[in-house]
Amino acid sequence: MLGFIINPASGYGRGLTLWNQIQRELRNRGVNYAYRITKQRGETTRLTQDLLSEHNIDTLIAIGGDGTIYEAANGLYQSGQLHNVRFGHIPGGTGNDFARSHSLSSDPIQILNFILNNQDGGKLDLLEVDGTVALNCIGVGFDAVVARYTNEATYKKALNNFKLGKLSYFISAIKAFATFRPYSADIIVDGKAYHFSSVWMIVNSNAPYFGGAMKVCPHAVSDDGEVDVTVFHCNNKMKLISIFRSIYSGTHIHHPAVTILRGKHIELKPDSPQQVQADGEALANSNFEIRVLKQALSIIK
Ligand SMILES: Nc1ncnc2c1ncn2[C@@H]1O[C@H](COP(=O)(O)OP(=O)(O)OP(=O)(O)O)[C@@H](O)[C@H]1O
Repeated sequence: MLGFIINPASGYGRGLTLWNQIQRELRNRGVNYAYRITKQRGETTRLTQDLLSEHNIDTLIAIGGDGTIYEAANGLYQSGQLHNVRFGHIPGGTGNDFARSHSLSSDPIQILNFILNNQDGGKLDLLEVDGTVALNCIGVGFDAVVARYTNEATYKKALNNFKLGKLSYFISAIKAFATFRPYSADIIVDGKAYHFSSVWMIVNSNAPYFGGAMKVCPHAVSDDGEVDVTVFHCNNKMKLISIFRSIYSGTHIHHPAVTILRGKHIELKPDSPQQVQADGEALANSNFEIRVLKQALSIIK
């Protein structure tokens, strides 16, 4: 049976609009389905677990943004059903970086058709950290501050009304830029230790995009069993501005203040507590290990 988990508030109401459209289509076609609609922040993981335990779900579809798929994938992971449930996504968020990285259709009915036709989208790695999993990325430092500002921002709502929601990440970045203090960190990649000072952010990527269309890690591959670690280390703010400007095109990776490491097992040890984001949602602990769960998630696209 199909199971839907819907964040009606994603994209400031786009999630609900999409669900109404999908539900009409399911009824017209006589498709059997179960669903849960979230009522507040932070309950998607639990509702996904409820949905999976109460129904015989073989395909789980998350309607919402990157935060919704992160929480839904964690519900699936924590229910222990990763191996027998396929995962679909109808993008209805603001940034929709997962959809961009995986070239998902922007037409919800086309995605529904893929789902009903059992289209195989292959398997994706997941990044396991502290008992949770991320699909896109785990970032430490500046990007996590930007994510927090954006999640809490009133300007995100205003910009969404004009279909300019992605700009909210840019505004948050300017705000964070004024106050953020760089840190030092040890990074251990598959047992090999590296030390960086003047670190702005460490982005552990499973896919190219984050932060609303920033191509932070252009060469990240989602099914290779490895995570790409992009370290931004720079003690000159003016230089950093020019690096950040080139993130949208992905050309920042050629700058000497950007180092990319790659491996299966990453340990991060910042010298001071830092904010951390997983797929744009806040994580509590900034001193952690990431393990790649190779090709753990079957997706439809
Ligand atoms: N009913 C709800 N009301 C308010 N917030 C909710 C509700 N359901 C889920 N949330 C929270 O909304 C947050 C953001 O959701 P999501 O990321 O899907 O949308 P978005 O922020 O518009 O898109 P994106 O992350 O792609 O920019 C998540 O932290 C989630 O917990």
